[in-house]
Amino acid sequence: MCGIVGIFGRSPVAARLYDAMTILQHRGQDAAGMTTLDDGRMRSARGIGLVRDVFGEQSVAGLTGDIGIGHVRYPTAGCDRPDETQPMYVNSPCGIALGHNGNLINSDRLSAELFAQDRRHINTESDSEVLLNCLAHELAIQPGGSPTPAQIFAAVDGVHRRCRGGYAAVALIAGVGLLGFRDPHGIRPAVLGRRESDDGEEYIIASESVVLDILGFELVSDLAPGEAVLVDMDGQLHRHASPEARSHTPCLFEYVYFARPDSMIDDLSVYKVRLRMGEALAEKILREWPDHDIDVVIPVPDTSRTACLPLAHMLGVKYREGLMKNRYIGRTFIMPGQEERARSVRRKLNTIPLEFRRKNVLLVDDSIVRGTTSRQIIQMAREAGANKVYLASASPPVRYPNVYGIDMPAASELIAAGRSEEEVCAAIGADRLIYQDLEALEQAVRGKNQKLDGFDSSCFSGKYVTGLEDGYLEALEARRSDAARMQRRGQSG
Ligand SMILES: O=P(O)(O)OC[C@H]1O[C@H](OP(=O)(O)OP(=O)(O)O)[C@H](O)[C@@H]1O
Ligand SMILES: NC(=O)CC[C@H](N)C(=O)O
Ligand SMILES: [Mg+2]
Repeated sequence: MCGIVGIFGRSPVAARLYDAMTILQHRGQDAAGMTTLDDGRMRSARGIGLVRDVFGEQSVAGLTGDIGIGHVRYPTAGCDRPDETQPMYVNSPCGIALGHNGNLINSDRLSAELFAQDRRHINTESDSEVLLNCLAHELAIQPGGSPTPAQIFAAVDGVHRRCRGGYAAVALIAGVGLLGFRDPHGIRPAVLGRRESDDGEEYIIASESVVLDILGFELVSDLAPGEAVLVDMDGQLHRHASPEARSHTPCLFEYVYFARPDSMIDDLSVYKVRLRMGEALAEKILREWPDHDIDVVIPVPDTSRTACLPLAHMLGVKYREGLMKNRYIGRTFIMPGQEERARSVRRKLNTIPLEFRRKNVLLVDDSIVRGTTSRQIIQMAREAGANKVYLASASPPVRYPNVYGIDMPAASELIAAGRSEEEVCAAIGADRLIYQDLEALEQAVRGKNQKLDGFDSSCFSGKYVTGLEDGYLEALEARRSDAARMQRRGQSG
């Protein structure tokens, strides 16, 4: 899940883009990049690592201009080489830099088509390069010179017709302005914000509203499914509702894990959603296990803490922070290889033994994906002297790959794939395991919101809102499983 941001400012934007990218760091820890536009020239800096590692004072100072875009990357396609970092750039039909969050499911076919029909050369395996070239081609076929807002929007509609998958994108177009657009199902999030400065209105497009709060922008709205917004070089805002829009089905996993709790996505507070997830899980425990013997409820930091609090309260059991997190270790789930993920859990989390000793402990996590975290913390709880160790997950079993921007490409790596709940319980070594039901999760996320058509729940349900070609998942697994990646790495020396 990457993070994207674009700012149309009335003063230099690089420092603000830098701040925005650090605010979005939880969405991608592998690479970061920024492109600004100054007097018709694009200036760009990109690199591997966290925002603070990639950018120093000097590199930020070199990115001059009042308009720019930024990206933090968590790869879901291609590899983690520097040439696949974003924003990516093309110079025809005009200078375009693009930052993309999501994943295309037809990028192989499109890449071949772009080469054979449209004479565009795709240089990497990144689907984002395909998205960028598709946009460039759709712009190139618009008649006349510098494109009008209507032509830009026609080009985005063309992108929607050709690209399948999840995508929220920001693009900087030389001589035109700042463009943002969201896929026809609104799978990946994007918000628009505005701010009044002494020199006129400024605009921002970002993955999460928390960026707007911190940078002092007011939230105008989410981008609707398929919607495109353009801030032209004069600072005029243009919005376009696309005829290509489909059902509005945002990604459930954003609410479960990815997004920051202080963000709003599609009019829903992620924080409130997580509180409701905890309540729903408590209801299930009380319903199915009324005579439970839980002595203490402990969240697995960080993400599950919000859901854990109301859960403990409703069970009438003490909430204790028995696991401490090293704040300098990033999110383990989005780390690139299984070895690093497994090593990092132990480095990241440590027990406070007095909260475990001789107690029946209920550990609460937001999700169990590969089982890397749960296996280790259950073991740690036992070593800390726990009597019984139970685990509750605020989301249902993750049994299917994600293809829209979350790097879980191989069913064989998911601990719940092909396993019953009892088998997962045994595999992670818990004394009892309680999963949230999918219906309860969807209800908790939706709350009173009547506007959404549903959710992309594919990793829980195996239903993909865009549909998938036969053989897609098998090919994805063969290409992107940990084993396949290790083998490639070995071959490349
Ligand atoms: O079953 P797994 O494959 O281990 O994945 C699930 C775990 O990974 C995530 O935590 P992460 O450490 O990434 O981030 P957090 O600190 O935000 O909870 C998530 O919150 C679960 O704890
Ligand atoms: N997680 C994402 O949004 C990834 C974006 C894009 N597919 C990449 O791999 O760079
Ligand atoms: Mg976690």
